[in-house]
Amino acid sequence: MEIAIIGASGYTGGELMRLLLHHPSADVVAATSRKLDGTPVASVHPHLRGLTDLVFRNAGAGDIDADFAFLAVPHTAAMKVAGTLAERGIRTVDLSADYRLPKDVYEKIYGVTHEAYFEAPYGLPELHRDEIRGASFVANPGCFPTGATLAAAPLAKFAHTIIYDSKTGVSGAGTSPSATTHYPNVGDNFSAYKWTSHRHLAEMKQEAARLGSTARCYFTPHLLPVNRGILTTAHILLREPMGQDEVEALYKKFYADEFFVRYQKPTLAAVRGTNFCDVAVESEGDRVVAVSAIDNLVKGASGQAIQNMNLMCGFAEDTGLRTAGMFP
Ligand SMILES: NC(=O)C1=CN([C@@H]2O[C@H](COP(=O)(O)OP(=O)(O)OC[C@H]3O[C@@H](n4cnc5c(N)ncnc54)[C@H](OP(=O)(O)O)[C@@H]3O)[C@@H](O)[C@H]2O)C=CC1
Ligand SMILES: CC(=O)N[C@@H](CCC(=O)OP(=O)(O)O)C(=O)O
Repeated sequence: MEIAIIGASGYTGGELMRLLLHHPSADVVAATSRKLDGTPVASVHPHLRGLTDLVFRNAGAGDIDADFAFLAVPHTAAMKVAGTLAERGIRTVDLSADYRLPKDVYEKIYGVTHEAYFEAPYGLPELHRDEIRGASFVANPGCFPTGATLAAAPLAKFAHTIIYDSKTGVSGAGTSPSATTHYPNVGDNFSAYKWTSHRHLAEMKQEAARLGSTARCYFTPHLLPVNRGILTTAHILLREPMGQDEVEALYKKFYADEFFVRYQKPTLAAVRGTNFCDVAVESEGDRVVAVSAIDNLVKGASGQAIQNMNLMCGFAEDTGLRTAGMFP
């Protein structure tokens, strides 16, 4: 299957290229960038040197010949090309936020008018596999909502309140430098940001509601001095207390058939570079602490996008994604 990566010079674009090298049915034939037309991909992604001869092209959606596309561009850029790809019959996973929420919610949270709205399955396979399978366009979830939702999902419908406290690596901010991501401000430092107003809270609320939960949801992200990974501590306040054995059994049963969710003490190192989400829980009765770890660029973005592609195209869901982490 011929693949185009639109926005291939960014972190998630590079990660798509790295992971797709291991996919037996995928051949990346186009890598776009507006600024790097004619530049070898390996000059921006040096870890791919010797593994790809592709050259970036400044190509629009109308110029791309491929069976499948990944949109690895910022929100609002994706909506400008999604319709053209669909008209041309190119199945697509959108890594941006443009199709994750209902139109009115999206416009309120992102403060923009959606120019080309249509409904798309929310690409969290562990919860929405049936809608994703065979779909022609899928909205890949945000990185924080992936780790947070998988941490709370088994207990969400028993909760009256869920507080998500997440710590992320800096690559979540993309390749464009800013004062926040400048090394002296991040290295040997730790801080909270968007304490009560991060836009990913809307996705977390949406997914909790789809799980039958009426819980109030809160979210505060923090910036870690690491490149990759998100560790989420979900404080799940229950309507009725549940003991450790019951809660642990519930999680193990909920994820029993999920290859990419492992029940073990979560650490960033064990999931780095992988599509795994590690999760574990501890109960103190009316509060359960559920912790999850993902790699924001893999299960939080490009790996999950390939997991979705596999479902959309009828490949085994783990094709090209059976990568181990690096520990220590
Ligand atoms: N980083 C992460 O952990 C995660 C990112 N995402 C989402 O995935 C998408 C890509 O993220 P990431 O790779 O980190 O971003 P980067 O900023 O690293 O890369 C963005 C890419 O899009 C291109 N681009 C930028 N602006 C435009 C535009 N207006 N029109 C077309 N192309 C554009 C850039 O190349 P050029 O400017 O040369 O065209 C570049 O290739 C974003 O929507 C992001 O929110 C989702 C989950 C996690
Ligand atoms: C460290 C950092 O800045 N992380 C980003 C992650 C968001 C992201 O990538 O998400 P979308 O796909 O929804 O834009 C942030 O907090 O905004």
